[in-house]
Amino acid sequence: MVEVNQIEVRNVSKSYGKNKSLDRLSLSVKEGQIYGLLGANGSGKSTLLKLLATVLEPSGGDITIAGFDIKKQTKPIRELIGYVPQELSIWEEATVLENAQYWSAFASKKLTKSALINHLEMIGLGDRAHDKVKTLSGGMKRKLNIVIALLHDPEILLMDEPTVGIDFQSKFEINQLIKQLAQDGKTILYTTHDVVEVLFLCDEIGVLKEGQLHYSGTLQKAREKAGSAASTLTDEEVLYRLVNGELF
Ligand SMILES: Nc1ncnc2c1ncn2[C@@H]1O[C@H](COP(=O)(O)OP(=O)(O)OP(=O)(O)O)[C@@H](O)[C@H]1O
Repeated sequence: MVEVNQIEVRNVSKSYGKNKSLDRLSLSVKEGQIYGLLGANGSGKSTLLKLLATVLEPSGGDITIAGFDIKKQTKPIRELIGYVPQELSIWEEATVLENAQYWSAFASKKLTKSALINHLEMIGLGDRAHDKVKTLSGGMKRKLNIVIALLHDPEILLMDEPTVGIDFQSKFEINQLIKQLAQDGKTILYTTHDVVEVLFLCDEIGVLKEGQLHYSGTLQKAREKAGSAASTLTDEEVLYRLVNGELF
């Protein structure tokens, strides 16, 4: 089977004024893959996701998503991607269902009320559909943020710390959902600081360091590259050292 790159980033830079957040970064994510983007605070993860989500424009370099050029073909790209931003993009004073209805209005394919309820049920929010968002827990709000990105059935999911600050049970449910979405053929690029989550979910990882790609590949390949330095380390330790730039 020919492996297709759904996300292709080539030599991409992004500056905010004089501050260079991404510096000639290249990486690719294959179709159906869960790719974990890791790195210290400020290393450029959210900036890269915003570029891919067409929220920001690169200062230089090229990006294609499913073969579409991010500079010239924004419309088809927006239909193909679902973006879960780090900041919650929901309206506290409206109900859960009203939020879903509001966001689904932007999709090219309209969803009925019962289809929206089905989506809410899939993520465990069915019984809260008529409650105001401000009455939900932090974890439930995160789930709503995720389900909103899924309403138009995107092929590619860009998730910026989707499980940050939520309880163990909700995190587990969201991770199961991410795994299921990948099994259904979706390509997922997401950021996290959670080592356990990375080991459970990711096919490949990319480590950013000061806006550059320090490593991209499987954990096994990182082990091989580190050689004897990694031979007695657990997977958690390999990952920890890799992200800290202490493995190689
Ligand atoms: N709107 C902005 N204006 C100016 N600088 C910015 C802006 N957004 C991000 N930056 C800077 O760009 C760099 C990368 O930030 P980014 O948010 O992409 O990092 P991150 O890896 O996602 O961090 P975190 O793990 O804390 O979410 C940082 O130095 C940050 O201060």
